[in-house]
Amino acid sequence: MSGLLEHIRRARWFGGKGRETELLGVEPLPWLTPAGSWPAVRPEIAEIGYEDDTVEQYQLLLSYRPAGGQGAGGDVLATEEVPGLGRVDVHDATRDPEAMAAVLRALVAGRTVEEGAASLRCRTVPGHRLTDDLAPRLFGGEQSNSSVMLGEVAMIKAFRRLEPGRNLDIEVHHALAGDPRARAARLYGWIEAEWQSGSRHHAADLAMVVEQLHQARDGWELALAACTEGTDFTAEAHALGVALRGVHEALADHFPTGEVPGQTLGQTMVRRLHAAVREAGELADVREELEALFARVEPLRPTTQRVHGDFHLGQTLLTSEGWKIIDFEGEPMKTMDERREPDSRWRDVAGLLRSFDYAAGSAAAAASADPVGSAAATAAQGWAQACTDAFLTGYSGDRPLSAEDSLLLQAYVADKAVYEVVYEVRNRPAWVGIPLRALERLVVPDGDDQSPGSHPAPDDREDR
Ligand SMILES: Nc1ncnc2c1ncn2[C@@H]1O[C@H](COP(=O)(O)OP(=O)(O)O)[C@@H](O)[C@H]1O
Ligand SMILES: O=P(O)(O)O[C@H]1O[C@H](CO)[C@@H](O[C@H]2O[C@H](CO)[C@@H](O)[C@H](O)[C@H]2O)[C@H](O)[C@H]1O
Repeated sequence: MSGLLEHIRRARWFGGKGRETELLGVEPLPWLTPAGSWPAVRPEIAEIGYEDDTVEQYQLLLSYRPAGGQGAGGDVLATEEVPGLGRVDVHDATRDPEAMAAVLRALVAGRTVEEGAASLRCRTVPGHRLTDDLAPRLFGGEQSNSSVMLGEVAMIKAFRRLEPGRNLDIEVHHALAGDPRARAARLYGWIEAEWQSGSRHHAADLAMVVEQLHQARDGWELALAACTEGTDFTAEAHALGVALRGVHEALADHFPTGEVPGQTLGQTMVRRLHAAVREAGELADVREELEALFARVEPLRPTTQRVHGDFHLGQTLLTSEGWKIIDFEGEPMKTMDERREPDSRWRDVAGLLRSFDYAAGSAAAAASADPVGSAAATAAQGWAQACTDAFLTGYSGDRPLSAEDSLLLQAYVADKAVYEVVYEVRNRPAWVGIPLRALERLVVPDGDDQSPGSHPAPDDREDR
């Protein structure tokens, strides 16, 4: 088990980094592969316990090969005796193309396996384009989950941190299928499971298969390169604003809409801030100003709907058919109930504005050791402001934002940056300065420019 815990702790997709963790147990699910075939592949559920007694479940999609297989299957996570298999090396199946080919065969066959209280069901949707012969291609861009390309046709994403019930990404892709405004990949299938651990019964989705988007260039990489080179990105930013508007309209038509009392919203943001300050002490310097900002949304009554929830440039792909949007799972650090909750559209708009600022912060950091005062930083901030303006123009159809919308947007930008500080402390400490500096800019005293995404000149900042 210690090899598996190390594997989990090191993985990019593990959300519990920086916390005391214990591997409470590993629950094997039924085999996805027929008896006697190699590699043998099955999902296993690792229960991770934290010092505050919370427990998270992570999927390990594992492949088993006879021990001493000389490198086949990628890194060996452990070597052990498994009933029915003998002495075997254990691998991460998402790093083992032959194992993923076996998963694909199970999907195409619509394999269903039941063993006692545990079951696995592979589902496909009518019109899917999956065939046994698609060659799995390991995909390096691992983030919260693990993705593998299937030929030129599809992509399978194995979910890592499991949540009970229907996975949000599957739910949204399913609902938006065929809606031209959605700009999402078509859903081809998924794998769902049920199992028992102790006296508790669990049901969760383990993987999703979607259409592979072609000539897909990652929005974050495009924007970062443009900012680094000082290339104009406003046409792309404008088009992305138009695209997000369409996605929001489609989501509003396919999921319930409503309203949230401003008081609830403001208090939720304050609660998130207080939890974040406990984890990232650096936030204490801006706490009071942020509390005041969140209090200002209390008199409002924002409309709500299903939103993307964690919208940033890394969730956008520029394809031959324009912008496409991926990963509708919401913020990985929120609970499933929080993520399913209708929210204001401004959450997504704010997410993208933060992303332009991240591109500027990242480009400036690469160009100069001084992330604030250098010419590179000033140029990068000018680039981000131009993108912000173009994106907002595209999103709003060239209409100026009302005072209420501007305030909401500002609060969501702050809320997102607070979230990012915690995300970076846990995952990429060297990046934490980017959201922290954004928050410092945001809370400048009255009279200074506080509009979302605005970047005061470095001289102004030194005056404070
Ligand atoms: N349908 C798709 N076609 C091609 N590439 C995709 C597709 N969906 C996602 N990707 C690529 O996979 C990467 C990870 O996808 P994402 O859904 O963001 O995963 P995660 O849940 O791990 O954050 C993206 O950055 C993108 O480059
Ligand atoms: O894509 P995920 O759902 O895993 O999102 C998480 O990781 C993101 C980083 O990959 C993180 O995004 C932050 O960094 C981005 C640059 O790498 C930047 O474009 C985003 O604006 C910024 O929020 C995201 O917050 C986190 O949930």
